[in-house]
Amino acid sequence: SSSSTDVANFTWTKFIKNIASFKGDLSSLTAPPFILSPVSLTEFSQYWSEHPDLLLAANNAGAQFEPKFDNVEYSDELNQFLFVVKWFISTLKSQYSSRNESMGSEKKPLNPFLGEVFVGKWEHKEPQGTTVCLSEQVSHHPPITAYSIFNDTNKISLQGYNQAKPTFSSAMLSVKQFGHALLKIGDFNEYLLTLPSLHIEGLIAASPYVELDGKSFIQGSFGHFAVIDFFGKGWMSGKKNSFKCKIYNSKSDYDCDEKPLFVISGQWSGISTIYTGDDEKKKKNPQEFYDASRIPAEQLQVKPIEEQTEFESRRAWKDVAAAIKEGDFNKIHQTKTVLEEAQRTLRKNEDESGNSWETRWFDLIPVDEDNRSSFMKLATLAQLSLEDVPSGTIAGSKDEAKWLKDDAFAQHWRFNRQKWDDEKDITL
Ligand SMILES: CCC(=O)OC[C@H](C)CC[C@H]1O[C@H]2C[C@H]3[C@@H]4CC=C5C[C@@H](O)CC[C@]5(C)[C@H]4CC[C@]3(C)[C@H]2[C@@H]1C
Repeated sequence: SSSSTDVANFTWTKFIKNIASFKGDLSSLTAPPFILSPVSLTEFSQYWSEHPDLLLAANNAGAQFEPKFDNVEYSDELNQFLFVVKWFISTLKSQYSSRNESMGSEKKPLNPFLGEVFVGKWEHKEPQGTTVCLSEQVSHHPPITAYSIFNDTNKISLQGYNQAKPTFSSAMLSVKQFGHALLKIGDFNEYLLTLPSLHIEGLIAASPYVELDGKSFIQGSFGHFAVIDFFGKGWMSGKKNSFKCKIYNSKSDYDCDEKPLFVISGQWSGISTIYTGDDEKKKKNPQEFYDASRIPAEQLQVKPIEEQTEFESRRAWKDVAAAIKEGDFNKIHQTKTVLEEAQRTLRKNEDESGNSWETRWFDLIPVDEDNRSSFMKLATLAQLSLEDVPSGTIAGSKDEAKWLKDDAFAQHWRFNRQKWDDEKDITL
């Protein structure tokens, strides 16, 4: 008699075969229950701040970044840039490996409905106040999640949006990310962070995990520029989740192949070391930069489901999540259908009454009217495309041309703080 693992393997192999040939929208594909996650993509915004202390550390003026190297001239801005790079590296394990830790493998997240929101907070010891996380599904076709994470006491705010575009070729699932993150520290300092591309390893073995590839850029408003190269097993270092980050005074120093101020390398899911550009060749005097497994991620606080509105993710998906946890295929299908039918009715009523869905806390703004952010200034400093192309695409490159549609004009999702301040229904 076939054991349950044989059945699972059979269904999995069949599933992999039909995603390999599947050309449509992956989220419409019914995957076997064991690969389904009970968590919706709107919850992924919290992964930007599961080490909130490192996010807040970027704004405690006067703190000297450790380790400190004698042969480096530290300006306050360079010092802050190092804190920002460390915070960014600390987000990656939560973003890209947390499901492997909590559920044994990467899973297929629930596909949020339009207007789905996820909110929570991290309470800190005095005087560091509270860090708020707001996440909203601002588009369903294509799926786009916008987020805002801010701490008014510490005067730090992160906003951004994400659209993941999976493509399948020769049994490899690769994902391009659209969107970017904008970090504002105090009243002046701003940073643009672009998103890496990724692919899914371990699909055939039915224990998938995310491996990052490509590059991420961090452009600071004082000019400092970081380029982070991601690579996995089988590449130079042979270890999975590897990266090399080079920090420069400016993008032009990077372009002219100047010596970097710092080189950071290792695993974003493990240990990384930092040394100065002078020591890069001899790898002399490496100091520990970050150890991703030393301090556990700090879960944000989410109010109980009974206090949530029907727009809030964990309440809206409660029955589907329970069916997924039971592994009950029919119940998953039936509870999902209830939610999808309700959404279809909403959309139909909107079409008939002629008023389309209003996003709650975010506005879609044409790039040339975007005076709420320094995106254009920072993207120009980093010579990155302003268009709606994969995150971090170089302006004017053939990659940009490949993704530009003729009628394209760049629009980006921006947080509207006034709309949150005026919010009546959703509470933290
Ligand atoms: C549809 C094919 C299928 O179900 O295969 C199941 C496998 C688990 C692989 C497909 C799914 O893998 C998931 C990984 C998800 C990304 C993980 C992290 C992030 C970072 C976050 O900041 C934004 C979202 C993003 C990019 C997730 C997007 C969706 C991904 C690729 C899921 C795949 C459907």
